[in-house]
Amino acid sequence: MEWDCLYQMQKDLDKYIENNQSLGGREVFEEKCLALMVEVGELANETRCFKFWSKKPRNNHYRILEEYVDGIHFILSLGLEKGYQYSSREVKNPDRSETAQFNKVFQACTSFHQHPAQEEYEQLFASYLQLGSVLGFKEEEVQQAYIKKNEVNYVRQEEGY
Ligand SMILES: O=c1ccn([C@H]2C[C@H](O)[C@@H](COP(=O)(O)OP(=O)(O)OP(=O)(O)O)O2)c(=O)[nH]1
Repeated sequence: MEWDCLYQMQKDLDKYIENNQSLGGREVFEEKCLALMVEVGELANETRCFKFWSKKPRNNHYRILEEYVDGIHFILSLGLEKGYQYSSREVKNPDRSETAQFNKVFQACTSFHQHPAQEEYEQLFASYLQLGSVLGFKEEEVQQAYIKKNEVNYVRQEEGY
């Protein structure tokens, strides 16, 4: 997957949002860390993987993918905030349950929040890609879904969202 291209798209979107919301260079690292964790929670809710008390089925593949790429947006954006860029490498399916992998991602989010260094960033990104693999997403469809949501984010800003 071409992460370089996605970082550039994210940079443009972040700048557009910053201007549109008149942030004036305001520091939003804390907000983006929380936003990422909220997105991961929303994603877990769509899969319902942890709801051992319920028989209601999970949402469909595409709805879950849409939610997944919101997290990709915030992870790219956090990398741009701190000047880190994840470079492509092979992602191995971790052979963990969805629930176990969600917990790994949350752990990686809090580690990065507490110590926002390159190594923690790489681990955060890798754990999120592994989550994608556990959820059954192919790299190509993640990229396509990212591009689609990136466009939607511009439209939402234009609509005064
Ligand atoms: O600086 C930013 C801020 C936001 N986003 C993107 C990430 C994500 O794709 C979207 C926010 O998520 P969502 O669309 O779920 O927004 P929401 O406000 O949580 O939506 P809703 O009110 O529909 O739940 O905006 C960025 O890329 N950069």
